Amino acid sequence: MSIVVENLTKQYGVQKAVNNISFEIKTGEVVGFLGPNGAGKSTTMKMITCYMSPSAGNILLDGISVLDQPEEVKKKIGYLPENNPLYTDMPIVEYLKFAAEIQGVEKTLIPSRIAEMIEMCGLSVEKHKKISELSKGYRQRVGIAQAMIHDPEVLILDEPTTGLDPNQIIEIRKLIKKLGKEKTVILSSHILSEVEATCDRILIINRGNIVADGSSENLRQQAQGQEILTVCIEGPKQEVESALRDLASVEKVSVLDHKQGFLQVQSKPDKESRKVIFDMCVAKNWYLLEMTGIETRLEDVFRDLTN
Ligand SMILES: Nc1ncnc2c1ncn2[C@@H]1O[C@H](COP(=O)(O)OP(=O)(O)OP(=O)(O)O)[C@@H](O)[C@H]1O
Repeated sequence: MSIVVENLTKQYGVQKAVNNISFEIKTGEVVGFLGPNGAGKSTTMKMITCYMSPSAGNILLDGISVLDQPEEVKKKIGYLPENNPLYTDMPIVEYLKFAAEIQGVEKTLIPSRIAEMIEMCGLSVEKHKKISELSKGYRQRVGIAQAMIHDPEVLILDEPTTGLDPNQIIEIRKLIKKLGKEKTVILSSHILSEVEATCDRILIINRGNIVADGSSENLRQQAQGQEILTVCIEGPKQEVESALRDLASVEKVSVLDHKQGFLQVQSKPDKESRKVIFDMCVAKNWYLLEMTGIETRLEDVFRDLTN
């Protein structure tokens, strides 16, 4: 199921929480909304799920508009809201039955849907318990199970791992990955490793605007601009340095560690130097002991874009 967001805006009083954003999500993509607190992630999700109406713009799910047919859209979406509101007095099975009825699941299918959700979300061991007796990680699983009970094509998860311990985070990530094989998934987080671990594509949102869109690899590359390499070549030091400087693709050579012979080589914009450095060493009969690229960290990209 594709999602098309067209010039979406949400205004709270004078504040534009979401500012004229447009993007498309294809069937089967797992997309992460990444942004600092207050960026507009939850507001965007609430508009996609028809929980809130846009001030301007439109959202289409396989061509169905949230403005014209919100009830149709809701049937196709499963939603885990930010604070995962659950009826804590209810036992898990009762709660899932209630969620299924609300979502209009056909009565005869409800028991089998509940059984499937309990199995899929790893709730079997705890299924006899009341929600109030569950750990936070298991409550989150119940939240995901209720979001999936009507077998929606799109799953929207607002900060699904917030407040969980590291083991629970890994479990929930595994579950999201599993669900992502069949569904279109959008999840939000302000934690970079979170979206990197689970999503094929990342939309970075800042102050209501989309400031970057791509895979983590793409975003790194876009930010990288110029290739920077660390090299260590066994050969006459001065000669090695000046030979590197003479390479057409090289902009700058600096000494990192004189004793060990580590140098930093910065290529000119859009140029690559790895192969020519290798060829140079072969031609000069020098040993290339090390050559590694300096990875732009996604944290740096995120900080640059949202600061
Ligand atoms: N109901 C509301 N009324 C007024 N302002 C609101 C309302 N909901 C959100 N906002 C404001 O809109 C902006 C975006 O909020 P939103 O909750 O969408 O951000 P977010 O990216 O989900 O943040 P967080 O990561 O902290 O959950 C914030 O400045 C917030 O204070």
